[in-house]
Amino acid sequence: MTPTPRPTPTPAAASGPRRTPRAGSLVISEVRLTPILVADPPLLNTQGVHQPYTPRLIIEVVTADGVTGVGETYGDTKYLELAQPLAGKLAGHRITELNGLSALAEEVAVNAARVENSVDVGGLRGVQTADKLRLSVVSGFEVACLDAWGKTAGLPVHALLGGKVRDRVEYSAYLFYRWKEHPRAAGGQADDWGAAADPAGVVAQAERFAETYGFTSFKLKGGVFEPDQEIAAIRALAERFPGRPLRLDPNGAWSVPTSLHVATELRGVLEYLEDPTSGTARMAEVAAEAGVPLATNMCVTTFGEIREAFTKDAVQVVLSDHHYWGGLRNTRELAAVCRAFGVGLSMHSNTHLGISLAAMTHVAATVPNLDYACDSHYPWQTEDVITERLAFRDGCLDVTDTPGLGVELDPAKLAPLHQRWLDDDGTMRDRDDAAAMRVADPGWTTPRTPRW
Ligand SMILES: O=C([O-])C(=O)C[C@H](O)[C@@H](O)C(=O)[O-]
Ligand SMILES: [Mg+2]
Repeated sequence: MTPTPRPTPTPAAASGPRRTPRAGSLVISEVRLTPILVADPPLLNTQGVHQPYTPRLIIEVVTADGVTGVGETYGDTKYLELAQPLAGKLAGHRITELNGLSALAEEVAVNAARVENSVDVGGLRGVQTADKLRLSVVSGFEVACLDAWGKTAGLPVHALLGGKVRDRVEYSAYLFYRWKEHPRAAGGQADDWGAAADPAGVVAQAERFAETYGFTSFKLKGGVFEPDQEIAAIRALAERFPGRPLRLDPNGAWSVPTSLHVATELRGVLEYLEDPTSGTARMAEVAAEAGVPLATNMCVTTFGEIREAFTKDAVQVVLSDHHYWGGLRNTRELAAVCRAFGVGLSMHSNTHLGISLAAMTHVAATVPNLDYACDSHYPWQTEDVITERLAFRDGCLDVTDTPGLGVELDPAKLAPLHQRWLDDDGTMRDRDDAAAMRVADPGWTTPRTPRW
């Protein structure tokens, strides 16, 4: 992997013109950005395998009154390059001026080479654009401001979004084919999950998820093995967990005929088939014949992509993700558009920590038409930066009424993860699942699409 230019490595104080804060004010006096590397198991997807450590960015906004709000977003270099100048513009900004965050982000130039003709993580996050990069960065700042605002006002974040419509948010088990451990040359930390490379391994993983967390719906990350092997894994899950909602997501790895083959085989078994093929046109072709609802977090990831996808009836469910969509309030706007078009809403997840999980839960609690259990990678993330990990009960998280997000940053947990980022030679600072795969298989190249 080519080493990338390093951003300022230490937590950065906001700089730039300051307005004079007044007592009891909601004015931001300082912003701290802390890039970290978080342990990630060897989870497989169609691009390759997760790196032993994955980058995240922790954002703290501090008001003139000394109230600190926390947010979290992607931590790859291109996100840091945008977050740093944006942080510099925030001194004197009020934490309630959430709409103004996007305008400030637009003042920050995006390095075109980072986004032109590019897809993110080999396409797992859809097509990359400067706007999308900005939205992902803004999302972390928006959450931090909402947390600080909630703490100042004595209100939970869901109240600032209009109030919760449910007390618990349901999550699904996110099953992955995986290796027992990362190759020795890659480093990383072993866990006790063991390998999962066939239907029996997938079922065993699902059983542990069900027993430990109480999840009752299951999603398998596909696009790893021949489609028929993945069909067999879903059938094995259906047999072990009769009547439970099941999803399969190959991240766009299949052609239209292969997608239709899988849909036909799993009709009546799957709750939805997620991104079987890539691009709205191909999704529309599959949707017309599949007889299974199609979901996406790849071809509808921005407001600009909605019109074509919805008018072509290419997707029946959108997986929202407040990082992609620019924050919690934009997630609610997406929900309103989906409601208007009769399109279902679910929630996508990536390698996030407890701050983002709390944010997801607050917004999910406010959306009346969140029709499906949300995805979460959280059980795979054994490290966190908050004082107390969030705990799933019966597959759900309780919606807290504690002011702000209801989580507390633990500096003692943050510091070693930041030190790991500082010590890294650049190998892990940008997530690259194909590069991680090449450690085990030097001949591996990013698979062409469609792969099957
Ligand atoms: O639902 C999805 O498409 C994802 O969660 C994308 C992720 O990047 C997932 O594939 C992963 O982390 O391997
Ligand atoms: Mg997906």
